Amino acid sequence: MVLDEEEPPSLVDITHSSASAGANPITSQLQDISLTKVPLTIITGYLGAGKTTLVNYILKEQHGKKIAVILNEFGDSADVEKALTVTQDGQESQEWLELANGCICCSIKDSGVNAIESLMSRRGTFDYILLETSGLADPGNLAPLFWVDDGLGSTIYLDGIVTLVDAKNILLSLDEEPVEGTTDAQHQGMHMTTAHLQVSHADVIVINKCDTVTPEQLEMVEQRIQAINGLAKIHKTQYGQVPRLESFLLDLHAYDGVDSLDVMGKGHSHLDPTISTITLPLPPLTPHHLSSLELWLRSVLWDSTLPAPQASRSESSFAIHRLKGRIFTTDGAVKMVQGVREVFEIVDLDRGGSEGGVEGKLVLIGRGLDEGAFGGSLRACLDGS
Ligand SMILES: Nc1nc2c(ncn2[C@@H]2O[C@H](COP(=O)(O)OP(=O)(O)OP(=O)(O)O)[C@@H](O)[C@H]2O)c(=O)[nH]1
Repeated sequence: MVLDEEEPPSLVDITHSSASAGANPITSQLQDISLTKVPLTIITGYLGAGKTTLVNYILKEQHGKKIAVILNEFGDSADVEKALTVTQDGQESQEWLELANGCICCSIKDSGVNAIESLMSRRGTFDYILLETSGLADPGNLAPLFWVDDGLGSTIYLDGIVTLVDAKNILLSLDEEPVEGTTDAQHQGMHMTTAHLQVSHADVIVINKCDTVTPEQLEMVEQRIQAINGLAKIHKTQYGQVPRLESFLLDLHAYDGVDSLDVMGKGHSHLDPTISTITLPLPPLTPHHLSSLELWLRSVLWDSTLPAPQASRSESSFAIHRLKGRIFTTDGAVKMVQGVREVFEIVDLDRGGSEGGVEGKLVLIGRGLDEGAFGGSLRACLDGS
């Protein structure tokens, strides 16, 4: 194993090799790098799903990237809050390891945002960050830290969330009783588990440990996963060996592009009563429609309230985890909608606009979603504007 917590890797003096560049072209290259945001991929997954195995596999592959890895307990919802305020007093340990393929692996065992700020002080020595969360992490709490433009988001951009699931145990994890005192308990009644949260927020789902199940069991796992998150790309692996890492796991641009909004597994929606994926078609929108759509999203995402005609629907009977959309305007522009929990943005898209046959739509992944009710509410909102 490359990253072994018991046996720390030997130290490499990265500072020296950067400094020795002096005032030459490499210096200006470093300055250029300092202006570029560094992509970050969150790797999450339930206890023992194979996160460390996948990270080690990525580090050993030839992909031409210098990757910094943050391994930590980061991501338990309470910890994120604490991490934003608590200063680290000597808890941080940094170990720099140079790998055969040119990766520079910095493992920071730390439970805070400070770890990432500290890492960023070494900018120029790596060009990609992998953040391996704890098995109990809720990625919906983490994503906005790197996605929004202020704070960490000014130096890092969130490239995507990869969720590992253990083919043998994922169905049990999805069906287990929520545990009191954890994130699960907040969602009691809807039978929400940490596994649901990790699957619903994923851009890519790696069904790992395929050697431990029969083809029939694997099929059931895949259908259940697709019923929850119909947008995520699914890869089935043993020991995390995902092929073509550069396009399947890294450089996904899942938060600054909406290339594919095809929802898979629509016929399986009965398989998971808690979380589902729904698609709402959007006609070309006028400027008035756009304002109405924004109001509709605020009501749905911020207040958990579906605007008329379903206004009688009780508050908080649903929750959106992930939202993606493509909007065409009547004047020919193309926009993208991205959302995680209550955070959302609508931005101009400079690609993907002119392909024939592509329609405007919103895709929502979340708890308690009813496609008919949401579609009716959205149509009524747009018709009224
Ligand atoms: N049979 C089998 N075992 C696997 C596979 N992938 C990983 N393992 C083993 O599963 C165990 C757990 O893997 P890890 O990579 O440590 O899992 P993790 O998600 O990082 O675990 P935590 O950090 O404890 O949550 C290890 O013993 C791995 O060797 C696989 O595809 N098949």
